[in-house]
Amino acid sequence: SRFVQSKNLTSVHPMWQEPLEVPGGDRQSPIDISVRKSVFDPNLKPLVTQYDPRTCQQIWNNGYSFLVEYDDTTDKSTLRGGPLEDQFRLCQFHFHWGENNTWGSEHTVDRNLYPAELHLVHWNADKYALFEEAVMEENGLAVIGVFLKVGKTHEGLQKLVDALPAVRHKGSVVEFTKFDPSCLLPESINEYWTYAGSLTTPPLTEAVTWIIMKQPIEVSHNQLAVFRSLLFTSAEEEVQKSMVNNFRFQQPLKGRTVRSSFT
Ligand SMILES: CCCSc1c(F)c(F)c(S(=O)(=O)NC)c(F)c1F
Ligand SMILES: [Zn+2]
Repeated sequence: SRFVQSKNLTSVHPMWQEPLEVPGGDRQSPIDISVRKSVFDPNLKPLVTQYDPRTCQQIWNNGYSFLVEYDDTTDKSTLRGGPLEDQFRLCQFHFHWGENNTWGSEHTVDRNLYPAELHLVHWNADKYALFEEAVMEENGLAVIGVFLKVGKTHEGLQKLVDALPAVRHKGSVVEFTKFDPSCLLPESINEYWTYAGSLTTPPLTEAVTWIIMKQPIEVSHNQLAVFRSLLFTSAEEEVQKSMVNNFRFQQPLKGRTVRSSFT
């Protein structure tokens, strides 16, 4: 797929020639979260994450982002509570980021952009046997989104940053173990927005219950610079393209309500 690297946000193109409208696309992601239009829901429960660092397996550059992949064949790393009726298993986490610190996140809050956004992808293991099944179902996935802002070095992230040069090219994989992703969550995980949405990369299926953390985490400028040293292209391709602006354009809300767990 063709990438178009451009110099300003208005013409920044997503990294694939995405369909303008997804068939039946009335719950597409990402969106802008309007704080004043979100509705406080007192029935939202506390989020419960139980992540076992021993389930962390590898990092893979899939040509869109780098995925830190977990063993999801048992219920060792799970998410439940919040807006969720079922128990979900962590299968991977990845990030979306920009070519500079001005933009890069997929969701925005009152149109405010962050330089990057973390996605922890979980699938509904109470209802489905495999991720591949769940990704096609409307209650199949739960993704925790965490905004990144530039500030002090994130000590927990540094172990991941140090491994990234080993997966510089599309298609590369490196072993990566004993990483506890809860170090990437903000202190207050019970202040979040939640809405019904979709994947933001193909197959763009409307399978995601989004849980977006209100509090960002801080990472250093240098840590983000290492994200930008990755490549969209494989080692064989003659023209190397830096992996930046791997976010999707914002999508119409189409009457959806964004709920908040806090007032
Ligand atoms: C068949 C997908 C492979 S796993 C995956 C992914 F790689 C990804 F990038 C996103 S995203 O849409 O970009 N962010 C939530 C997902 F939702 C995913 F489930
Ligand atoms: Zn994502």
